[in-house]
Amino acid sequence: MMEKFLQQSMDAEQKFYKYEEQRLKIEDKRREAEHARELQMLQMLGQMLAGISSAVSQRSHSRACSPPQRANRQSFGETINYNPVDRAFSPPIGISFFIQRSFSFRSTHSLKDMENIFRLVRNVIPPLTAKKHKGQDGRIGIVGGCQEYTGAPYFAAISALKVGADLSHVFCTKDAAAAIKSYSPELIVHPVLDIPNAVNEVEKWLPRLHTVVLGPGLGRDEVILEHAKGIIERTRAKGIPIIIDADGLWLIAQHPSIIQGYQGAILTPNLMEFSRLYEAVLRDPVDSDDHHGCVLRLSQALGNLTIVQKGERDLISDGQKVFVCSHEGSNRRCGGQGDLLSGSLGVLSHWAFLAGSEKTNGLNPFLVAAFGACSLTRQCNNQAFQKYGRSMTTKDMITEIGTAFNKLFEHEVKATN
Ligand SMILES: NC(=O)C1=CN([C@@H]2O[C@H](COP(=O)(O)OP(=O)(O)OC[C@H]3O[C@@H](n4cnc5c(N)ncnc54)[C@H](OP(=O)(O)O)[C@@H]3O)[C@@H](O)[C@H]2O)[C@@H](O)CC1
Ligand SMILES: Nc1ncnc2c1ncn2[C@@H]1O[C@H](COP(=O)(O)OP(=O)(O)OP(=O)(O)O)[C@@H](O)[C@H]1O
Repeated sequence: MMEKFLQQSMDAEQKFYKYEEQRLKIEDKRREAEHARELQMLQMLGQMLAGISSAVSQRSHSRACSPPQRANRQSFGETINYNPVDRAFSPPIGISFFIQRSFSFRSTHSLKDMENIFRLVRNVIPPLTAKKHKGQDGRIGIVGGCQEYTGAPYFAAISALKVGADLSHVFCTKDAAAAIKSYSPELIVHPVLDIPNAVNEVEKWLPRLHTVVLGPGLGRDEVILEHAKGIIERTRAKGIPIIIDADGLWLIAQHPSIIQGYQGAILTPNLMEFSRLYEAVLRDPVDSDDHHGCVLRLSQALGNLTIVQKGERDLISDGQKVFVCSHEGSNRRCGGQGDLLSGSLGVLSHWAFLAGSEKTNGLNPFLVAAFGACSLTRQCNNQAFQKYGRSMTTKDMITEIGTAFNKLFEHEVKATN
């Protein structure tokens, strides 16, 4: 009897230790995963910290920046006071950014700043709810696509959908339409850009669009560019945000007045497009030792519209501040990455515009949207490059949009009913 009892208690003890060992193993694994997550987070923050800085206009007076006027929308700009002595400036509400080329990883203050801008991007992302109907999270129009270039408008339009827009329209020439449709049944394609009443045809759709992205694959045909000019004018007249990229920037370099003073515009030049624009507007060559200053000056000269100068580091300015995005991408530079950026920016700028300055702590919402789109593009580039290396193409980056978006922005956005 006693022996049986002793045996039972030994068995129970062994079971207990076995169970405890398993529990500790699980706990260890959980801690390891948590630790790895923290490390990954810190690494990401470190990369981002190295990349973001802000600068403000060195003009003695500061200007208020106002968005395109739409019903129920309030002006998003606040006057930023720059103090040239301590090189810090007073932020509008609660955020403090410092003017430096990179942040020290050890500075907790900078860490907070970095977290803040990502938080602001998250703030403008609309929640997914059962109460919304198709179209409410974004109807984006891409103006571009001609015989030579069918990939660029496709990349922009599909990127807009994958970031979260509900509908993506492409306005292209007749001979580009079939190809673009064949790439994706998700796109709505209008073969109107080369018909005589192209501007009126596109204008019919403008009231249904939240943002227009003009330029990817537009080409440089005189007639098409003339139509594009008319479309920009009508979009501007309706106060609809417009992102101008690629050949659209070629057009702006010929006629800067079309866009001058329209703060609903975001221009996304690569280095070549930037110098073309800069020379056309400021009648001076770009100062290659002062990229920050050049981006500020171009934005100011065009009336404080938002400029995203793409490159090894993306410089984003509204003529008052310069944000630097050097989130880690890769060294692979295949064509079409800028199209992914402009399509994503189409959606993010709509969300930011809708959210207004209350959600961006008084910061120009377009700066927040541009920072979000640049980080996202670079994150897609990074993820796709890790998988495919040198064979990576823009299509591979587009496949990464969902996971890249989740990684950067989504963890605080919960689906609600
Ligand atoms: N699959 C498709 O359909 C795609 C179509 N696309 C569409 O093509 C159209 C024309 O766009 P684009 O950029 O090629 O035209 P453009 O301004 O004449 O540049 C030409 C010259 O500029 C230079 N250069 C370029 N980038 C530079 C940089 N970052 N930094 C410095 N220099 C740079 C370079 O000079 P090089 O290397 O020869 O010295 C190059 O020869 C446009 O509609 C676009 O949307 C693309 O979206 C791609 C995918
Ligand atoms: N040297 C670089 N290092 C890292 N990222 C870069 C570099 N150059 C550009 N990028 C990134 O690639 C994206 C597209 O920029 P790019 O200069 O290739 O535009 P683009 O020439 O207009 O593209 P497209 O081929 O679509 O016309 C941007 O998000 C930018 O951040």
